[in-house]
Amino acid sequence: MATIAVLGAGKIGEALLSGLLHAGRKPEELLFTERHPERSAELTGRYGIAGVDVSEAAKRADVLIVAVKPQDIEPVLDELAPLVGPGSLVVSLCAGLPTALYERRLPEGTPVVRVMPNTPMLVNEAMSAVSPGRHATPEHIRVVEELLSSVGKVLEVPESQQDAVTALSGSGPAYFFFLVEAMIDAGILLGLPRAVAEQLIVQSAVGAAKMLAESAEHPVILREAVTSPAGTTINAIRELEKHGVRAALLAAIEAARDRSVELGKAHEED
Ligand SMILES: NC(=O)C1=CN([C@@H]2O[C@H](COP(=O)(O)OP(=O)(O)OC[C@H]3O[C@@H](n4cnc5c(N)ncnc54)[C@H](O)[C@@H]3O)[C@@H](O)[C@H]2O)C=CC1
Ligand SMILES: O=C(O)[C@@H]1CCC=N1
Repeated sequence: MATIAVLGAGKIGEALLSGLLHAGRKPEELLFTERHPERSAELTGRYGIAGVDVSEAAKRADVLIVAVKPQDIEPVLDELAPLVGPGSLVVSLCAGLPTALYERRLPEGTPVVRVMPNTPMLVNEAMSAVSPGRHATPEHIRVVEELLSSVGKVLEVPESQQDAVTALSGSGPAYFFFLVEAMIDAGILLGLPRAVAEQLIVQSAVGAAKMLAESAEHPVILREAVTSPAGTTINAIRELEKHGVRAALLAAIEAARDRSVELGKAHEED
């Protein structure tokens, strides 16, 4: 089985490593690089995966997955440039960074695949979107899709859609956590104990997510089924509409898309 190295084992890097272990990969098939030694020791202790330097990662791994913050990409590209080439496979998980940036900075012909995953990788429920760069072949995409499908669902999209994907599914879990947090607060407002409010809302979220994923029904139909004439739900919906929650979500997701575009532009002059 292919050896995978994650370059930058922070939140998403760890989610990927942990998801791959859950999916049955062995610690020996995985590597990571990490600039903070304490973080490196913590991960090796927790998962039994070796922390290495970039040159060892490039030597031993078939797939190099870049998972540093977009703002930290420059030194990683400098380190990778002498170590990779047309026989390598570089995968970027970085929000906003186009494959063209990697292609400009790495040796001619280096295959690059851009991916936007999300943290539910930790529980094998990731949504990942993949886009090939100029030198990535269908076989490279197959390898990346196989890797990611072991930790969730995978979709191929044109790279021009990746900023929108980042705003939707990359950041998406945060929006749901935010809503759940607010709904738990509402339970507190109504006088429920916090633990009770948490259980009620988290299980409602799990149930609603399962219905969305498993029933063929549109979300509007599912919502209508909860909304009885002159009942309780319609009173709540009226307040949500009055407070512009739908418009707020449209504006929020558009702002996230714009930030993804901006993160990519920061490296245009390289
Ligand atoms: N957190 C999330 O939900 C998602 C994050 N992403 C992308 O994943 C990337 C990482 O995000 P997070 O994990 O949230 O950030 P993070 O800050 O938690 O992780 C980045 C890790 O990279 C390490 N690092 C930085 N420079 C390094 C270098 N030169 N060599 C080795 N290690 C280095 C840092 O010490 C840190 O542990 C970002 O580009 C982000 O856009 C993509 C999808 C979802
Ligand atoms: O907030 C961020 O920039 C990253 C990318 C998508 C989710 N988290």
